[in-house]
Formats: sequence, structure tokens, C-alpha cells
Amino acid sequence: MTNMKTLTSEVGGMEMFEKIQQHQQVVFCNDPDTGLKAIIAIHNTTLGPALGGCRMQPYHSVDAALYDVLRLSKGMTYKCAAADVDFGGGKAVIIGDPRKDKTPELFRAFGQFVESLNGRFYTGTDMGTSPEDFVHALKETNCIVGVDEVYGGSGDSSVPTAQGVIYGIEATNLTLWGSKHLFGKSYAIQGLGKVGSKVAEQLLHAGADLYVTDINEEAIQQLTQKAKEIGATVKAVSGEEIYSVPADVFVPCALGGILNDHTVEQLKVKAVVGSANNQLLENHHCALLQEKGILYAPDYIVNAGGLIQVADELYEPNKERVLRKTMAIYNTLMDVYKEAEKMTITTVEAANNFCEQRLVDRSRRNSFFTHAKRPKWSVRI
Ligand SMILES: NC(=O)C1=CN([C@@H]2O[C@H](COP(=O)(O)OP(=O)(O)OC[C@H]3O[C@@H](n4cnc5c(N)ncnc54)[C@H](O)[C@@H]3O)[C@@H](O)[C@H]2O)C=CC1
Ligand SMILES: O=C(O)CCC(=O)C(=O)O
Repeated sequence: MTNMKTLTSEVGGMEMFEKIQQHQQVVFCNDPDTGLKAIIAIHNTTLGPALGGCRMQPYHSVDAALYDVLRLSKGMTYKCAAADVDFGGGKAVIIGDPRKDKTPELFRAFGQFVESLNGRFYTGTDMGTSPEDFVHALKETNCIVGVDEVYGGSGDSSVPTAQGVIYGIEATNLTLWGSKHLFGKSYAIQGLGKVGSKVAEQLLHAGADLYVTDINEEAIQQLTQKAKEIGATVKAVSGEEIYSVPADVFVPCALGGILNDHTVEQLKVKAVVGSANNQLLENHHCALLQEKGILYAPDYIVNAGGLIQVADELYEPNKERVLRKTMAIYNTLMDVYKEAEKMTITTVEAANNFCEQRLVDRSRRNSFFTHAKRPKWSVRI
């Protein structure tokens, strides 16, 4: 008995479990041969197996990587619920510099860790990773989505993501200015990567004015060149200036946590609609935006296009179906705006309430036993 007591008190500090208390499973992946250091987080599998992209970033600490993956995977649970796909919330992060540390072997090692989860987690691209990286991971596991069609995937998921952002902007423009047209308005785009560059091009073609920023000078030059070709102009500004330019809509397409005490006070825009995951540093920053008269489009509603495509891929890819489900982002966002106004709550509260109710409804349905041999989503196992 004394021994038991000693053992229990030695186990002591439960800080790690406190950090991951909302999550079902967190896997630390370490492969010294390739230098792989990754974390896979599974938040909630009420709706189905976890699905979410894998981000690669030179996090300054394991804590920073853990914080990111926990927030991102939770966001995926809500995104799946909002987009009505039968998957759960998961995400992965690889600690490393995407410009220097990528090797085929590193992604194969990552694929082996994904495989070890035996269909509980499906993954693909996110910030810092590309479909080509996952062609290597695909050699080790079938639980990979979003690679090119020639490898059996559905192709670049940033295409529907960008389209979803455009639908989000249209719904927002209609709500604020009575017309969903993109032209005649100015947009401040942060990040011209896979998603941001596609959103920027569509806006330019629609005749909009753009302010842009990116830490990658080449991305700015490429967009400037494209703008020249169609007789449009873009104004490149610094990373700090993007928050205070006199645009109508801020379109964050890079990092999370960029809506915080420091930035919200600088914003001159009337709305925020973008693809970046976890744009609000804290949920109360949505209220802060609202107090300033800025309409916030919940990120996980707007940026669900990629998820819709990769989820669809696991049933058998169908571009028509993906487009139709992505178009629903427009109506979902309109419903969220209306509900927030009716209930005098923030747009994030309205969106979260809707998703949480869907999870409750589905968990009731899950308790009904049937003899189905396998869930309909395990097409590829
Ligand atoms: N690719 C997709 O289908 C989806 C992406 N997202 C989210 O959208 C955001 C962008 O994703 P991708 O375009 O795929 O990533 P990406 O890695 O292709 O592009 C990100 C861009 O942001 C730039 N950037 C990084 N830090 C910056 C900073 N401090 N200031 C300005 N620019 C900065 C990078 O140089 C890069 O050009 C991420 O938050 C991602 O999680 C969300 C849903 C789906
Ligand atoms: O877009 C993808 O490839 C997967 C979905 C995802 O990770 C996301 O929506 O953040």
C-alpha cells in the first residue's frame, strides 16, 4: 500500500494531460534517421475518422508546435461539422524549415507514423507542405489525400479552398453592401501561397483593387506580373502595414492568431474573410471586431473547400460534387450572419453553436447499432 502511494505521488504533474484534455489522442513522432519530429493530434472522431492537413514550420519550441496542432485539430472538428462531412478533427505538424529540411525519407517516415494509426487519421497538405511531399508518404500509407490525380488523389485542394473564400467574400459583400459583386471593393491579402495567390487572381480578374503582403518576395513579384498582364495593379505593403491599409475587406491567407489586441485596433476594414486557420488569437477577439463594426466570417466556414475535396476523394473523387458542396459555404455563412444578428451573439458563437448541435445530433445517431460491416468512409483501407 505504501509503495502504491509513493508511485502515485511520483507520477504527479498532469500538465501534459491538462493541455490535451479536449483531445482523444496526441502522437509524438520521432525518427532520428530522417530528423522527423512531428505531432499528430486527434481531437474528436464523433463524425468519423480524423482528417486534416499536415503543416511544416520551424516552430521555436515543442510547446509552440503542440499549441498549434491542438488548436488546428480542434478547428477541424468544427470545420467537418459545418461542412457536413463524415470525418472528425485531426491535424499534424512537422517541426522543420520547409525550405531546407524536406527529404523524401522524412515524408516516408511520417507516412509510417500515419499508417500506424490504422485509419484513425487521414492527412495531406497544409502550410509549408505540397502535394508532391505526400507522394512519398503515400508509399507507406493509403491514408493520404490531396495528391495529384496521376497518383490517385484529387489534386491540389487549395483550388476549392480559394473558391470557398470567394463565396465567403460574396456573402459578406451582400450582407454589408447589398451586392455580392467583387469589383468596386478593395481587399488586403496577407499571404500569397497556394490559396492566397488564387484568391488574389480571381479578385484581380473581377476588377478589384488589392493590397498584398508576403514574406516571400517571389510570390509578390509573380502576382504583380500577372496583374500587369491583365492591366490591373496591386500595391505591395509590409507585413505590419497590411493591418492598417484603407481596404474594405481583410483577407488573411497565411498564419493563425493574426487577429489580436495589437492588430484589431489597427484595422480599418469593414470585414475579415480569409483562408487562414485559427485567425482569432482568442474567441473574444471576435467580439472586439464586432465592437469596431467589423464583420468576421468564421475561418472554418470559409476555408472548408479543401476539406470538402479531400473528404470527397475518400468516397471517389467527383469534381461536380465538390463544387456543389463548396458553393454551400455561401449559404452557411449567410445563415451564421443572420443567426448572430438575431440572437445578438458573435458570428463565432453562432457558428460554434451550430456545429456543437450537429455533433450532439450525430452522436445520438451513432448510438443506434446496425450491422453495417464497415463505415462508409473507409473506402481506402
Ligand atoms: N491549402 C488549403 O487548401 C487550405 C489552407 N488553409 C489555411 O490557409 C492558410 C494558407 O494556406 P496555403 O496557401 O495552403 O499555405 P502556403 O504555405 O502555400 O502559403 C502561405 C503563404 O503565406 C506566406 N507567409 C507566411 N508567413 C507570413 C507572414 N508572416 N506574413 C505574410 N505572409 C506570410 C508564405 O510565404 C506563403 O506564401 C493556412 O493558414 C492554411 O492552414 C485552410 C484550409 C485549406
Ligand atoms: O485542405 C486539406 O488538404 C485538408 C483540410 C485541412 O487540413 C484544412 O482544411 O485545414
